[in-house]
Amino acid sequence: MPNMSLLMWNIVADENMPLVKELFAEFGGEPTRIKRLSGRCITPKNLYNTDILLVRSITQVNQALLKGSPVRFVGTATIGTDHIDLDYLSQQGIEFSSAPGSNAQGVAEYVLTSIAYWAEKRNIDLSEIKVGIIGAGNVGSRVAKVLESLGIDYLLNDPPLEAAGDSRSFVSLKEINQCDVITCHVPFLASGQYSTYHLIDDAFLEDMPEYALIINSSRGAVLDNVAAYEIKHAGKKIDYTLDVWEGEPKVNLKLMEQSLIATPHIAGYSQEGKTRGTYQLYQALNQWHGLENAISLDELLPQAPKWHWDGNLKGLYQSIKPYYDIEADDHRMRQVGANVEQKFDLLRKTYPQRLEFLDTL
Ligand SMILES: NC(=O)C1=CN([C@@H]2O[C@H](COP(=O)(O)OP(=O)(O)OC[C@H]3O[C@@H](n4cnc5c(N)ncnc54)[C@H](O)[C@@H]3O)[C@@H](O)[C@H]2O)C=CC1
Ligand SMILES: O=C(O)C(=O)[C@H](O)COP(=O)(O)O
Repeated sequence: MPNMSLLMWNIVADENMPLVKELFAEFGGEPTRIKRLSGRCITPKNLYNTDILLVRSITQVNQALLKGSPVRFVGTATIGTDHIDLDYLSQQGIEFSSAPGSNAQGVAEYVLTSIAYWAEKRNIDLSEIKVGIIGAGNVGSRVAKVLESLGIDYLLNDPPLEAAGDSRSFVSLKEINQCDVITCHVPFLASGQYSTYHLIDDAFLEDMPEYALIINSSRGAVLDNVAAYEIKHAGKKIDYTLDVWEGEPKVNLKLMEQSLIATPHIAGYSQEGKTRGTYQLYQALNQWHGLENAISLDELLPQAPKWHWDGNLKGLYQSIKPYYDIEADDHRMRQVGANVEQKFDLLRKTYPQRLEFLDTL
């Protein structure tokens, strides 16, 4: 339980998190002090009097950052939590919240658009393909729902959910390996029974059929980036849509050049996804403090024009393009060329407004 006698909360928040002022300028009827910092530059010195720390995926939150600070609440406006030492937070009794599902729709739309683009480029009939979805949580399920609504076939792989008795039908990774499109939606798990480190490795790539597409919008190290480059360099006909990179902000430039679509970790960057991310932290903080939400999510969400599909899979990409131009995202990244490591954060910070176009929520 927080100290209710504390009159003014000190908040440090990532400078790229929207709506922080609107949602956190006042808390429990009292004003707060908010400091905005670049996510990669938050140091222990910045936190000496901080009660609440609000981050995104680029801030490593661990003992090295928090030791000796008064931080009592950590929130990340992201789905992934691999940048947070959850054991340390729990040992220290620090309250924690992430934003599960917040940007799942944005990622699903990124995946659909990638598939549509690939089909147009390679002259592929989408009614004849099978998409293999690895990880059937919030994002993977959303991708499945979108594909189903368009009549595109898919298979699901998720050993943890299967073991837990999820009633959907799952297949092995071996079976996924033979799909025409493989899309990864797993968390980054460095070790353990369900480790996802290099889940897509050289053996997996070797066994895949030619002319397949791999989409990675989960975490960079789920795909062995060196193996991916080498197998294509050696002549295998395979396509990549890559939003995440091993060792970001570093990017394997040769792999970027080979990719059909290359983007700087923006798959989930819809306006709505970012809004939901911050809002979920606001809800969590209110709940922790026993307060009602004074602001509703609906007040903050933009009204976006929705896409109407004519039922023709053949023209899918051209009909999506006015709503989401993934080639423009690819172009922004490619045009910085060899400077991509230096520009990676800037590309993300200055990402143009993107609205969700599918009515599948
Ligand atoms: N590129 C981007 O902008 C974004 C990337 N992400 C990434 O996507 C990941 C997935 O997001 P959600 O679906 O919301 O997470 P989630 O936690 O809802 O689902 C992840 C699923 O992966 C499954 N899984 C775990 N280990 C597995 C393994 N070895 N093989 C197959 N399945 C496994 C889990 O059982 C779970 O069902 C996040 O952890 C994050 O890293 C999420 C949002 C945006
Ligand atoms: O939610 C996640 O997980 C993500 O990967 C985020 O969408 C990444 O965005 P930032 O937190 O790095 O802005």
